[in-house]
Amino acid sequence: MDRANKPQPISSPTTTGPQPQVNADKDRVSATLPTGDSVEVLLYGATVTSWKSNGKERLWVSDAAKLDGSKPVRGGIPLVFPCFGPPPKDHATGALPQHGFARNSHWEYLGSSSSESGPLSKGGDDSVKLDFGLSSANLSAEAKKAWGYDFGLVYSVTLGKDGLQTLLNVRNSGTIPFDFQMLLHSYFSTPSITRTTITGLAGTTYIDKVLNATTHTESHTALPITGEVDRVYKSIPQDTTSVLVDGKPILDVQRDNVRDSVLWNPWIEKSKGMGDFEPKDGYQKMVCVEVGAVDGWQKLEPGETYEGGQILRAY
Ligand SMILES: O=P(O)(O)OC[C@H]1O[C@H](O)[C@H](O)[C@@H](O)[C@@H]1O
Repeated sequence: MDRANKPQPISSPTTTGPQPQVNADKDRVSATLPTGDSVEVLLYGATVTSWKSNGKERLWVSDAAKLDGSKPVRGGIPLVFPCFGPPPKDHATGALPQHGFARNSHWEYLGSSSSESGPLSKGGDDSVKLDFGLSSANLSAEAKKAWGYDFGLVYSVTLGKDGLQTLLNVRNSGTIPFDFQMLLHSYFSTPSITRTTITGLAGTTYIDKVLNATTHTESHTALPITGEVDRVYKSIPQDTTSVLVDGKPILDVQRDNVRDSVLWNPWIEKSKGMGDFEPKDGYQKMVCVEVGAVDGWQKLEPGETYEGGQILRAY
C-alpha cells in the first residue's frame, strides 16, 4: 500500500458541512478538524509529534529532536515496544536497544477513516482516525535478528473534538508465543514544572528508578515535581492520571486497557547529559506521563491479539 504519497482529504457521505482534513506525504501524516484541532504523526516510529487542542500545543518536543529518522524523537509520543528500558540480558528481548525497535522503525501509513461515534465523538461530532502498521516483514535486518518473532502492530491515532486517542494493537502472527512490554512515552507540555502537580496515583506502588529501583507507595493526592523523577507506577487502580497547573487540570490521561504508568522528568543534570534535549532548561516545560504494560511481560500465543492505549483530554 503506497497511499502515503498522496494527500488524502476525507469526506463522509452521510454528513454535510466542514469535514476533517488529512494530509500525508512520505514522511508524515497530519489531520485537522474543522475546529482547528490537529495532530501530526511522523512515519518514523509512528511518533505523534504535535497535538493542538483549543489553539494550544499539548505535546513537548525538544528543539534538538531528530526528525530525520536518525534517532528516536526526543518528545511527542514515541512508542515503546517490545521492551521497556534496557531489556534484561537473559530475556528474549535481551539483544534489543533500550525501549525496543518500534520508535526507530519506519511505519506504514494504512489510511484514515472518520467516525461519528466512539469515545471522542460525543454528540455526533466527527473524529478522524489514522492507522499505522509495522510487522516483522518490514523490520530492519538488525531488529529482526535481535527479535525474530512474527508479529503485526497497528497503531491507531484518533483525533476528536474532545481529545486524542492512541491505541496499539499487537498480533502474534507466528507459530510460537512471545512476551512483550509496551508504553506510550508521552511528553506533555506544561507552562511551569514548579506549578505542576500530578493526581490519580495515590495509594499506588511504584519503583523509584532514581532511588536504586526501590519500592514505595505513593502518598500524594497531588504530587509536586521538585527534582528528577523516574518512577514506574504499577497496577494503578484509578483510570486516569491528570496533570494540573496551579491546582487546575490541564490534561487527563486515561488508561485504556493498560494498568501501569511511568512518570519522568530528567531535571537539570540528566537534561545536560542528553545531546538531543534542548533548550537545557526545557525540563521546566515538560512532564512525561507514559501509560503502558511494563510491569512484567504480556504473553501472546500464536494468533492472539492484545490492545492497549490512552485517551487524552485537554482543558
Ligand atoms: O532516553 P530515552 O531512551 O528516550 O529514555 C528516556 C526515559 O524513558 C523512560 O521514562 C524511562 O523510565 C527513563 O529511565 C528514561 O530515561
